[in-house]
Amino acid sequence: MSDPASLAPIIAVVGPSGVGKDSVMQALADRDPGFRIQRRVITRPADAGGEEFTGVTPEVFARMQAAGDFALSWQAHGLSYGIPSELYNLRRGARAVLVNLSRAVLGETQERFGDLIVLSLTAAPEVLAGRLAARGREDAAERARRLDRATTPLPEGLRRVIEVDNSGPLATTVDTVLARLQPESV
Ligand SMILES: Nc1ncnc2c1ncn2[C@@H]1O[C@H](COP(=O)(O)OP(=O)(O)O)[C@@H](O)[C@H]1O
Ligand SMILES: O=P(O)(O)OC[C@H]1O[C@H](OP(=O)(O)OP(=O)(O)O)[C@H](O)[C@@H]1O
Repeated sequence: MSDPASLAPIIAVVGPSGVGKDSVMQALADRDPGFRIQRRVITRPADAGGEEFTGVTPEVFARMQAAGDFALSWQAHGLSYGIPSELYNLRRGARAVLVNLSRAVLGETQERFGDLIVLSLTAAPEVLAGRLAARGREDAAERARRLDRATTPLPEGLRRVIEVDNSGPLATTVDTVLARLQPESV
C-alpha cells in the first residue's frame, strides 16, 4: 500500500463487451482492498444488473455534466457514462483505483491523469459471445452490436499498457495482473 498522503495510480480496465472487465475489477478488490473500484454513473435502468453503478435518466445525467460532476464522460451503446469527480479522492491512500473506461477516452485520460496504467483484457470471440449470452443483460441484437466493436484497437501513445488474456479462470487472471503490476511497484 502506498503512503496515505500520496495519490494512487489509476488503472483503466478496457476491452470488448463480455471480456470480464467488471469481474476482474471486483476480483482484484476482493484479493486486495487497496484496489478501489470507481463506481460509474450510467443512463441505464438502475436494476439492470452487472456492475454496481448509479443509474440516472438522460436529463439528470445532463444536469450532472453541466454542474461539473464528472471527471470523464462518454457515450457508447446508446448510453451516457460518467466518472464522478470523487475519483480524485479515491486515489488518496489506495494502492490503485480501478475504473472501467471506453477505449475511446484513454488518450484524454492519460493527458489528465499522467499516472495511468491501462489494463487491456482480451478473450477469444467465441468466449465473448458465450459470456454475453450467459450474462443476459442485453438482448440478441444488442449483443451482436457489442461483438461487432470487439476488435476496436487501443489508441496510439499510451505509456503503460498491460494486456492480459481473461479466457481462463478469474483467479488466474488476477494472479497474472498482480504479477505484471509488481515490477511497476503498484
Ligand atoms: N474469467 C472468467 N471466467 C468465466 N466467466 C467469466 C470470467 N470473467 C467474466 N466472466 C463472466 O462473463 C460475463 C461478462 O463479464 P463482465 O465482467 O460483465 O464483462 P464486461 O464488464 O467486460 O462486459 C459475466 O457473466 C461474468 O460472470
Ligand atoms: O469504446 P469501447 O472500449 O468499446 O467501450 C464502450 C463501452 O463499453 C463498456 O461499457 P459497459 O461496461 O456498459 O458494457 P460491457 O459491460 O458490455 O463492456 C465500456 O465501459 C464503455 O462504456
